[in-house]
Amino acid sequence: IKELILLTIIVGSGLVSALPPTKIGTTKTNHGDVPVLGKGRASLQQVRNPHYRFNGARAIYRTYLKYGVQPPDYLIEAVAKTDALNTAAEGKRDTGSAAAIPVNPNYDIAYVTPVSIGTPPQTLHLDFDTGSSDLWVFSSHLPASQIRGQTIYVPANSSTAKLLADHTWSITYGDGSASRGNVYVDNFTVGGLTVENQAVQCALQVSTSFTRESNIDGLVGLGFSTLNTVVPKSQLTFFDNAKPHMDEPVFTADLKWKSEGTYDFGFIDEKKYTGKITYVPVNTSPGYWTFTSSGYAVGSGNFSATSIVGIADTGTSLVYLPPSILTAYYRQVEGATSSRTYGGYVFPCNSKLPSFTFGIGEARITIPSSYISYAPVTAGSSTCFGGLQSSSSLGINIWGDVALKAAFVVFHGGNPPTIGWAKK
Ligand SMILES: CNCc1ccc(Oc2cccnc2)o1
Repeated sequence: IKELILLTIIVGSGLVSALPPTKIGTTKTNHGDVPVLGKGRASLQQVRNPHYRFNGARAIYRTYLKYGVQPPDYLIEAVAKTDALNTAAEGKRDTGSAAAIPVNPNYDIAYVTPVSIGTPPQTLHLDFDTGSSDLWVFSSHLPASQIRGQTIYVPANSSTAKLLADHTWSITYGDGSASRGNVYVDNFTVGGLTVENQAVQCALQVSTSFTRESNIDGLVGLGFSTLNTVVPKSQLTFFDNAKPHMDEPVFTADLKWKSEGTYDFGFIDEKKYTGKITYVPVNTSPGYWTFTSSGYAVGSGNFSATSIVGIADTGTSLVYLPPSILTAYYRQVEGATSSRTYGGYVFPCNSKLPSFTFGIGEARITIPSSYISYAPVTAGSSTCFGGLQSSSSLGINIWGDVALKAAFVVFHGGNPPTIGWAKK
């Protein structure tokens, strides 16, 4: 039996492949063409099985079974232990990739991503927001008057939905919009990556600006879970729940100007950026992806080295920076003024705009001028609203979509978290 065991181990390991035979002809089989070496003879080419995981104990175990010998207990345990070790060594495997679609074809007001919730899956389009940490959806608990075209999540139609009894939530965003409701847990899938028992916060009430956004069915908070508003027990974000199953504890944002980009989870796609990714530290205390930019330049002007503490916020459309930087920028724009009527810097839509560059350590990210001529103040107006605005009334600097779509951004949830920026 010893020799047989040895032979079984060697061949079973898939380490050996038959030498390629001299081919005379081929005959068709359901495994493709098989070379024929004359009447009644055939030669089969072995190929490596990429999924084969060598397990010596299992090879020996199979030999015992092959000869009808009861394998001893120690061998059965050895097989199980080796399999477990192989799985651990292989690392985690979960990754996901999903589209980030502008909600409006003309202006990048926000981006939505298709997700599946529950059993059978209900598909909603949600705004992935690194500036907040609640995952909430338009739901069957909303009054019809507050729904205008949104797709709602109906927990009653999901066999895997479970009410989180006596839990509620209520949130207000920087732009004054708000929502509140109750909480279920259910299966939640983004781009093929599933989290079971994800907290899905169901809206019982939304503010008018959400009702008016008919293409946004809710938000997926990707900030730090410390910001989650569920009481009495706060809930984890999708990212925090998914991280332990991921190859790498990361997600990346590749947002695009007036076109569809992607959010990737668990891996960094080298094809999505050029040059290198520059990582800088993140201060997680505020609960946002807070980092320090190393300065800025207006158009082709000199780079001004100055620390700008701000947050990377995929859920905010524009960039909000200190007034001094805004003055330096808009002084270069013919006819630009800070308008009380429109609540920010406006300029004639045909004005020539400089680009805007910001520093990430020694690296530089340039926002093209086309991203900064954001939108007419009202439909058809010849006065345009700027993509760069003042942060003085917010008390926080925000690198929103106008900046993010100029880069490939890595939100690295390691210990400690960091944020990476690359050109693309
Ligand atoms: C535009 N108001 C409604 C609305 C759509 C998406 C969001 O969410 C936001 C708003 C501001 C900052 N972060 C997330 O609000």
